[in-house]
Amino acid sequence: MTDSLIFAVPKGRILDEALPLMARAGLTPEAEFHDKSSRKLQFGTNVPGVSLIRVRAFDAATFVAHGAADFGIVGSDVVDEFGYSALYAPVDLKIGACRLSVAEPQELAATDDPRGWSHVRVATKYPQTTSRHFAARGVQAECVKLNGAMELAPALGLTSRIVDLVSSGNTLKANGLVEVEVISEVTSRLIVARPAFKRKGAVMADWIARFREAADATSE
Ligand SMILES: Nc1ncnc2c1ncn2[C@@H]1O[C@H](COP(=O)(O)OP(=O)(O)OP(=O)(O)O)[C@@H](O)[C@H]1O
Ligand SMILES: O=P(O)(O)OC[C@H]1O[C@H](OP(=O)(O)OP(=O)(O)O)[C@H](O)[C@@H]1O
Repeated sequence: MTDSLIFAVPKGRILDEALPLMARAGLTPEAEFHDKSSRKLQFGTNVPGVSLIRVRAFDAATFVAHGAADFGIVGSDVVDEFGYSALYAPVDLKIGACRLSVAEPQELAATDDPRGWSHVRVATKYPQTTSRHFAARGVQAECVKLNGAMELAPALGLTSRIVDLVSSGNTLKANGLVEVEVISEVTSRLIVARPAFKRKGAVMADWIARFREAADATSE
């Protein structure tokens, strides 16, 4: 008999890379998942008893951490920010590569030395990770929480610096900002709810193995 399982995927930019990886792991959503006009949020898959929910990246972690979904995909940025002990992130899927960095206006960076900071005020979607990072080197961080478009904050006088995800660097460049410090390298992870792992150990172990193989095959 197949256990009933719910898989949480983020609807943002990871999805394009996640879907082929999921397919290699043997999990394909029903056709309606791709229908942009559909208002459904939970979808069937090719595997009987396994359904998909499509939610925001941070919410995927929340659903899994509370056992409302059994497993899912999120960036390591999200795993680190939540720091949920209930989340188990056993597989680096090697997709969604980017980094979490501190950035500031080009003019400020010309004379600034991050090693001399004792206090910083930053706009970020990642206040926990940011505070932890700066506290570890004795810098007090005052975080202003934003949910997007952090790059606007310095030009509009909200904060002089930001902490945000960077990959090509195009967004920073287009807004006159430069990266001055990398906090962490980010890739997407398979996440599993520890309670689900305890209750549905055999079937979860099988999915973890399938995703590990799919990730290894992708990176070869
Ligand atoms: N520039 C990028 N390059 C590669 N991966 C990224 C990049 N930006 C974000 N990611 C990864 O994709 C994940 C989702 O990012 P995205 O901004 O698409 O979130 P989202 O689901 O739209 O979230 P929300 O709707 O809550 O803003 C991030 O947590 C990160 O792991
Ligand atoms: O270095 P780049 O390649 O320019 O990528 C960086 C951008 O990507 C992410 O935003 P996203 O486009 O996902 O939109 P968001 O601001 O809505 O999160 C991130 O927040 C940066 O703004």
